[in-house]
Amino acid sequence: MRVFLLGFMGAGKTYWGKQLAEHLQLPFYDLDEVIVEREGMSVSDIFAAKGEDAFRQMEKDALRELVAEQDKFVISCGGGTPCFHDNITFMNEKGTTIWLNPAVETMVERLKRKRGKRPLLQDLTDEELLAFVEKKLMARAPVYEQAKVVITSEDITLDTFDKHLKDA
Ligand SMILES: Nc1ncnc2c1ncn2[C@@H]1O[C@H](COP(=O)(O)OP(=O)(O)OP(=O)(O)O)[C@@H](O)[C@H]1O
Ligand SMILES: O=C(O)C1=C[C@@H](O)[C@@H](O)[C@H](O)C1
Ligand SMILES: [Mg+2]
Repeated sequence: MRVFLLGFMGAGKTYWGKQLAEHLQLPFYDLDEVIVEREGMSVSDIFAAKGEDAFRQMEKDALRELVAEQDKFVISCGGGTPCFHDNITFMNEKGTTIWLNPAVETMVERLKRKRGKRPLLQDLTDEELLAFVEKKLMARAPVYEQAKVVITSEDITLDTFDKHLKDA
């Protein structure tokens, strides 16, 4: 089984991905981390030094390599992963995609911390953050919505994932 966790920055992909992988006894990969390790640079440094297009190419390549090599894993994607290079179609063909979509306010509260790690947010003030997240989420929603499973509730447990995965 291949599981891909999708969603906006701060949705909880990394947080839940680790727990879900352990629960399902599957290898866990955080796509951002895979790229950071390969490149020996932080995501912010990659954006600054090589540009977003280069990062999106690395993301596409890392995703396809992991899928080519393995058929059992949980991958926590980056927030933008499904929205570039038709990665959403690729992931839907190769496994179960889950969109984690908590309330915008919840994500914004989480994103006020550790903003420097997220290049798209690092120059925004707290006041600008909410408007940015709302706008970007609206633009990305048509892609995220293509996920096979959508989890909007915030009150979730590993049981929630089990139930959805059983039906997927
Ligand atoms: N359900 C939750 N309960 C409490 N804290 C949470 C929950 N989900 C996420 N968090 C916390 O919110 C922050 C952001 O979550 P996380 O890093 O998992 O987001 P992400 O979806 O991986 O974002 P990104 O796309 O930027 O990698 C983390 O500090 C995490 O510990
Ligand atoms: O939403 C996005 O476009 C991003 C989310 C992060 O996970 C990183 O992949 C990067 O900061 C870009
Ligand atoms: Mg993450």
